[in-house]
Amino acid sequence: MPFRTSRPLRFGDCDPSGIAYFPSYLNILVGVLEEFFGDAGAPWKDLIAERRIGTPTVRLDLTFAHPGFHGDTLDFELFVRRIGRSSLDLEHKVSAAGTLLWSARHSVVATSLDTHKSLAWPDDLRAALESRLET
Ligand SMILES: CC(C)(COP(=O)(O)OP(=O)(O)OC[C@H]1O[C@@H](n2cnc3c(N)ncnc32)[C@H](O)[C@@H]1OP(=O)(O)O)[C@@H](O)C(=O)NCCC(=O)NCCSC(=O)c1ccc(O)cc1
Repeated sequence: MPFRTSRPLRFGDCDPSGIAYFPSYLNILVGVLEEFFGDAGAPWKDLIAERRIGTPTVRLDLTFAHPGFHGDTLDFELFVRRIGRSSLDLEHKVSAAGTLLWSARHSVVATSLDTHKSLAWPDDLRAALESRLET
């Protein structure tokens, strides 16, 4: 089962004609990723401030299928596709009223916020991610 959540497409996310401005999608996507980690038992506030673990993006491959418009509700589906030593491959599907607007292949890496080098997913986080892995 993918992780699912929704976000409204606000006035400030769109151009003057009301079409979604794609850089805004990325900001919204980061919030969805943060919500996913919180749901997996690893709120970013704790991960960053207490455990000194970051999850920077190393790859983001976006495909846009249909425009989004001011007032749409964006329905996000986040699929865990692969868990590496320190990497995590995700797929996002974003729809409005049942129509796919855009999708993304997304890789993030667990890093030490002290050395800025990759680190193996801690056991608790790996277990939480594995429980969400799509087979
Ligand atoms: C993440 C890195 C430190 C990893 O470098 P290294 O420590 O030398 O490790 P490696 O090169 O061995 O790679 C580690 C893993 O990442 C994987 N990797 C590295 N690059 C890639 C790409 N481009 N695609 C897919 N996978 C990758 C690699 O295959 C390794 O996988 P595992 O086998 O699962 O461990 C380095 O690539 C880096 O700094 N990249 C820049 C990241 C960046 O600036 N992103 C831009 C946005 S910042 C951001 O999103 C963010 C910052 C802070 C936060 O708290 C949250 C988010």
